[in-house]
This record gives sequence, structure tokens and C-alpha cells, in this order.
Amino acid sequence: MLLVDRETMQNIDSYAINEIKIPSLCLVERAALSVMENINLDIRHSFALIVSCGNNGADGLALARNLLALSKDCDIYIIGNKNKASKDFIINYNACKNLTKNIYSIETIEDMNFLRKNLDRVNTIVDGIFGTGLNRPVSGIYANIIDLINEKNIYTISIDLPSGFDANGENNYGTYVDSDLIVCMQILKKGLYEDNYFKDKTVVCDIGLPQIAIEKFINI
Ligand SMILES: NC(=O)C1=CN([C@@H]2O[C@H](COP(=O)(O)OP(=O)(O)OC[C@H]3O[C@@H](n4cnc5c(N)ncnc54)[C@H](O)[C@@H]3O)[C@@H](O)[C@H]2O)[C@@H](O)CC1
Ligand SMILES: [K+]
Repeated sequence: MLLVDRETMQNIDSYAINEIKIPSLCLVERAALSVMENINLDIRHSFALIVSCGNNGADGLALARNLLALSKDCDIYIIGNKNKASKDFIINYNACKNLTKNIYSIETIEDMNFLRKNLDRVNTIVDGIFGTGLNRPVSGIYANIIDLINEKNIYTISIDLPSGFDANGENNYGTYVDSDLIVCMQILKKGLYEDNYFKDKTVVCDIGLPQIAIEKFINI
């Protein structure tokens, strides 16, 4: 079983994008579609996609865009400063803006109360808050939203990692999403493999990172 730690995954991503010149937007799109392949769209009809402004969020918005293209009912909730968002996030955000008006920023207590109420109208939550970019304890609005997700008894899919959970399984960053399904990109993160609770809830999906990028950093 091939395993990867956070730093090595970031090196592989960067090498594929910056040296092999694979457009990162293609990887984001493959990530989004790999999540979609793991959703039973016959029973999952309404979605709350909760994202922050990095590429885990970009994956989430690309998924939202694809679900909206299928006329699925999607509410999008954005945490953090969109002005500091990744370029892949912005590209997908600009498309989603033209596909739905149900896009909400979550910043204040009032926003949190709206989210708490509005989550009850969906049967699926998609967690695109943090992936391999998580590098410090979760606090403030991020912790509040993760706790709110866990309060709700709604089927929750996490993109790449449960947000708040350390990819290396070494750091306790506080609260993290109690995912029902984790769709992990390309290589199983070692923290998930070593966690008996999450290991069996994880599927690993190829997103098109070539072997030469992987073998540059991992002895296979
Ligand atoms: N271009 C790429 O590297 C690709 C990344 N992908 C996705 O992007 C993820 C990595 O994206 P990013 O590196 O943008 O990072 P994330 O989207 O995981 O995190 C977003 C940002 O949150 C900040 N952050 C970290 N810990 C925090 C905390 N405790 N509280 C508040 N903010 C915190 C960091 O600045 C980080 O950049 C992967 O897990 C995967 O889902 C995939 O789409 C494949 C391509
Ligand atoms: K996540």
C-alpha cells in the first residue's frame, strides 16, 4: 500500500504542475470528478458545499459546478477571504456565480445561525475546507463550522482529508470533520491509513499525477 506524508504530497503536486506543466486546474477538475463518481446521485439530491479559499476549496467549487450542471440543488458556503483565494478557486467561483445565487460567505455569528438552519434542507454535506494545506491548529470560525458539521446528522463527504485532520497523523490540530466518506487524491495519506476510524471510510482516486512525478519523491 503506497502511503504519502503531507510534505511529499505537496512536492509531488508542485513538481507535476511546475516541472511537468500539468495545469493545476486539470488536477482540480479530476479531483472534483473523482468525488462525484463516489456520490450516488439517485439518492443524493441536495448539497451543502462548505469550502475555504485554497485548492481543497477549489476542488469543492469544481464539484459544485459539475453538480449544478446536472441541475442538482447546491448551496455553497465560503469561509475565509476570497481576495486571497487560489486562482483555481477563483476560476470555479466565477462559474458557480453564474449558475446559482445560493452562494454565502460565513463570517459572523448571524452567518453561523443561517448555516445551522439552512443545513437542514440538504441530505449531503461536502467538506472542502482543508486538505494537505492544513498546517496549524483549527480555531475561530473554522472550528465553529467543523463542530456544526459534526452536530448535524447529515451524510458528509470530505475532499482529500477530513478538514482539521493532520495528513501525517502526527499533530492534533483540535476539532476535525467526522466524515462518512473521504475521497483521497491519488495517494493514501499516511495519517488516514494509520487511523482505524477513517481508514475504512477512505477511497483513493487517481487524479492524473504521473508516475514519474510520484517516483521522483517516493521509492516504489
Ligand atoms: N494544485 C495542487 O496542489 C492541487 C491540490 N489539490 C487539492 O488542494 C489541497 C491543497 O490545497 P492548498 O495547499 O491550497 O491548501 P488547503 O486548501 O488544504 O488549505 C487552504 C489554506 O488554509 C490555510 N490554513 C492551513 N491551516 C489552517 C488553519 N488551521 N486555520 C486557517 N487556515 C489554515 C493555509 O494557508 C492553506 O493554504 C489538497 O488537499 C487537494 O484537495 C488537488 O486539487 C490536486 C492539485
Ligand atoms: K477536506
